[in-house]
Amino acid sequence: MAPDLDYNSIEAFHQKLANSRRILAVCGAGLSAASGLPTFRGAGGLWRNYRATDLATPEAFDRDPGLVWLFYGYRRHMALNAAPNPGHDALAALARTNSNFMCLSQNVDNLHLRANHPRYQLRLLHGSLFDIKCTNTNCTHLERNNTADPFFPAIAAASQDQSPSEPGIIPLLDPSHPLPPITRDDIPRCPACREGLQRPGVVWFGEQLDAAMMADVNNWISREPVDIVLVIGTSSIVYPAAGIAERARTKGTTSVVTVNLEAETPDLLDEMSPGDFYFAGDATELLPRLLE
Ligand SMILES: CC(C)NC(=O)[C@H](Cc1c[nH]c2ccccc12)NC(=O)[C@H](CCCC/N=C(/NCCC(=O)O)S[C@H]1O[C@H](COP(=O)(O)OP(=O)(O)OC[C@H]2O[C@@H](n3cnc4c(N)ncnc43)[C@H](O)[C@@H]2O)[C@@H](O)[C@H]1O)NC(=O)OCc1ccccc1
Ligand SMILES: [Zn+2]
Repeated sequence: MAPDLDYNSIEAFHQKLANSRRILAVCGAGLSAASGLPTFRGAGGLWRNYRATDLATPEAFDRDPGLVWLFYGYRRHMALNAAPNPGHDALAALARTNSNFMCLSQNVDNLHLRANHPRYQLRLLHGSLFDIKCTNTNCTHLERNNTADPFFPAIAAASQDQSPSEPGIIPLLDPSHPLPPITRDDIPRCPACREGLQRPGVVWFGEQLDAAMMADVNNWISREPVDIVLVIGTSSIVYPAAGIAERARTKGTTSVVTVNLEAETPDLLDEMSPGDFYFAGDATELLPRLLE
């Protein structure tokens, strides 16, 4: 199928927006790119010489919890030193003016909440770097820690700005430099069960998303047709998040609106339907204009 001729017209989109009530957004790493946070597929998706997706697994944590904590300690440090951008602000403003707007995010960087996005109109599908949970699957202990950087002393190297000029800095991202040795005993035990190790409160590959949250999302999509689904700064490769827009379409959505830095290709246009939009560019610039 093919989209309408005005598939990239902001005026046409504003007309659609004016006649729409229920709006859903699905956000990815591209939304936080302008805040200085690397995307998963940007820069080859590598952290040091590891694929980020290889470190974001329970198996990797079992194998080397110190390495995985250095990876998450680094991302906590980066996120703590980043700030929400006008893209986050535009989504938060839409939520404050439209109670029928639900924002789903794959991002674990806490920038939506720091943009004062109303909590009840936000679902963090993959958890947060600032939630801490326990490796003991029978233990439900969950704590919020928005501040500690480093989260524990042994990963202090992850909390140093990686400017090579600084004396004594361990260039964490440079694989030619050995990492500081971190043993299991260096990692905090869970204060509740005293058995498990504390781990980042994110959803790793191979782990289920929160069932209650997904039921809530599916109910929100199914109970009444969603007029517009915004797909923002995501490569739509990771499931179940990547399947949400099409699921909404089967439930009556008439307009899927993609905002992505990558220009639309003929294949992409082929996959679009009449009523869909595609806006190629930086989400930070486009979202304030689209949602004004
Ligand atoms: C790789 C993929 C094929 N694998 C999966 O999807 C797997 C397995 C799977 C399940 N169902 C399937 C069906 C088919 C195939 C595979 C599966 N899914 C799971 O394991 C999920 C759990 C998935 C969650 C994993 N955790 C993350 N994050 C948290 C941790 C952490 O962050 O460390 S995923 C993580 O990667 C994803 C990265 O994607 P994006 O955010 O889109 O980022 P990316 O870099 O890829 O793209 C950025 C985009 O932005 C654009 N862009 C860049 N700059 C800008 C800019 N400035 N403006 C606008 N756009 C911009 C770029 O052009 C680009 O398009 C995000 O979801 C992010 O949260 N669990 C699960 O399904 O449990 C049950 C189960 C288990 C096993 C088997 C069956 C069922
Ligand atoms: Zn525990």
